[in-house]
Amino acid sequence: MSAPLLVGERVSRHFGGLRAVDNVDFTLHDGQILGLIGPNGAGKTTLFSVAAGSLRPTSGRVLLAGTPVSGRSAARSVHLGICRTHQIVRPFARLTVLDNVLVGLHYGRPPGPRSGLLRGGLLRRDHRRRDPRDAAMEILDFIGLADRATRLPGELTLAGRKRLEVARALATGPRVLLLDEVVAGLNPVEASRFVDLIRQIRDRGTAIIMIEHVMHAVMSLSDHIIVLDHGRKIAEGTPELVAADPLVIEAYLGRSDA
Ligand SMILES: Nc1ncnc2c1ncn2[C@@H]1O[C@H](COP(=O)(O)OP(=O)(O)OP(=O)(O)O)[C@@H](O)[C@H]1O
Repeated sequence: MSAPLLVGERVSRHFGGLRAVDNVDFTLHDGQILGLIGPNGAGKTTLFSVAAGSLRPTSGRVLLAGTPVSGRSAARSVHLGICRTHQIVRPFARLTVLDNVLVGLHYGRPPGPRSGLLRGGLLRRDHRRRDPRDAAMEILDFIGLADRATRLPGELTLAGRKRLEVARALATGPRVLLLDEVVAGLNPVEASRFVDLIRQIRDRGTAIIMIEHVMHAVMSLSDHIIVLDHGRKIAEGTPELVAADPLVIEAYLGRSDA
């Protein structure tokens, strides 16, 4: 297998006495989807924030293609090629859908041959030499929002706002996309379309880590799953292996003798 793309080495993040993330290792390879699951309060979002550069680890580090990325800033991580979405979507409410994507293009990773979008063929030409609006429209077309380009985010459905959140992140040209509960809250038809979309993003060259409470989505998409509970990694492996692990079942359902 190729050299790992993103590696977490003994990552811990404490809040006072609370070990929100406790000594967690993880590895993401190019072309992979890594699922991050666990009960409420397990530490998933905290680990995401450390990986995205917005939260400094108490100890340990995160490396992107061998370069340490943790503990600096989210803006630096975006420039290096890690971008996250948020569980509560955060578009610029007064900008159109198109302008929201343009912001991502403007502040994102400088385009180059290793950019996920470029490698995957979504932005076929170097968008520095193109009208950025064409590049933004190409992303909106891919994400399924081209016909909403001139609308405001508030006019979109929840599924539309979640697509916009992903479009904004994709516009930054990430090598690693961190998806925080993008399927949760969608109806079954929308959820199944979103699963297809996530698979297409991966197939076009962007590796993904996803936090997801919708089990069928994370189980069908992930190549590898990590399970957190009380900040610690309690299991990892293929979806089948993890789903059958007694520790995982206990973490979700409580002890059978309780
Ligand atoms: N900024 C903070 N200050 C203090 N405690 C925090 C902070 N952020 C998270 N925590 C605590 O850290 C623990 C892990 O929280 P985190 O949000 O990472 O869990 P999670 O697995 O993402 O949960 P959920 O599935 O409910 O979103 C929780 O006990 C939470 O209350």
